[in-house]
Amino acid sequence: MFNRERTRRHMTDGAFASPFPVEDPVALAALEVAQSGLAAAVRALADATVRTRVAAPDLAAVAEQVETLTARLLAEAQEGPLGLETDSAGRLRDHGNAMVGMRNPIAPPLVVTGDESGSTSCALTLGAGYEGPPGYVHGGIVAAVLDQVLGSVPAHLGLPGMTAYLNTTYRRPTPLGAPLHCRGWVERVDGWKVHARGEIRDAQDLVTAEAEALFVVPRWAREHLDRPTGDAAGTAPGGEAAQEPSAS
Ligand SMILES: CCCCCCCCCCCCCCCC(=O)SCCNC(=O)CCNC(=O)[C@H](O)C(C)(C)COP(=O)(O)OP(=O)(O)OC[C@H]1O[C@@H](n2cnc3c(N)ncnc32)[C@H](O)[C@@H]1OP(=O)(O)O
Repeated sequence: MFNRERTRRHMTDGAFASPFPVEDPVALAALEVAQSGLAAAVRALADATVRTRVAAPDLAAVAEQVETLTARLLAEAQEGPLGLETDSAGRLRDHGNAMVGMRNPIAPPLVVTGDESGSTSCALTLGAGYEGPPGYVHGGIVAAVLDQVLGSVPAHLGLPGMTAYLNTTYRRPTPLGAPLHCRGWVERVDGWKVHARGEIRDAQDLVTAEAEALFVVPRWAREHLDRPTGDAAGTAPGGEAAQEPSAS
């Protein structure tokens, strides 16, 4: 089902080639533009909802309008979560993902890029809707960002795994409304297990949070993937020694 050679063509986003053909890629691409446009608009609505200072009658009027729009969308909707879908470029996508899902207004959305060495990276700014301590990002959101960016490390190695653990250390508060940069890198590959590390830095290049994590390809998914070629001695599948990227 998943083929690492085919996947390499799209390695910057870590997505796997889909085994399912797309009937009409042009129509699907147009639908995707509309879907991501709606998610962006609702994301902006959520941000405005947190920050608005308009009077109560206006709030009530807007709530009524939003309820009408919700009913319009639910006129044709699927029951459960989206799971994996094939996109117009023929790649498997998790459009409902809470961190990267292009159809999900809850997602920031993160745009994570990476390469076959297992290094991943993402620039982001989190707004008022992600607040924890006053003026700073909620610790659970910080962990979710690290989970996603570090979780993309095994995906870029062709070994998409689930988080077995994510140990997060909060060095200093992560500011809201300011540019942040999150990076992940492979520390060690041990068969179907990928050990990864990563960090978030603020605009002053100070580390606000760091994490080490283990991602495991679930047993039920292994038959669909190439056998891992890494070993337990700190070697990535590509054969290169795993290293922390230099700070920049
Ligand atoms: C697919 C296409 C995608 C396309 C799109 C691409 C983009 C892709 C980006 C993805 C980015 C996602 C980033 C968010 C990722 C989540 O949020 S995942 C959600 C949170 N995590 C979970 O829900 C996981 C829940 N846990 C489980 O499902 C299972 O425990 C696991 C982790 C899959 C392992 O279960 P299992 O497959 O039955 O394997 P099991 O035999 O228990 O363990 C295998 C090995 O791992 C070790 N292990 C397991 N757990 C632990 C642990 N906690 N500590 C230490 N060792 C452990 C075992 O000791 C064993 O070691 P060995 O004996 O082989 O040496």
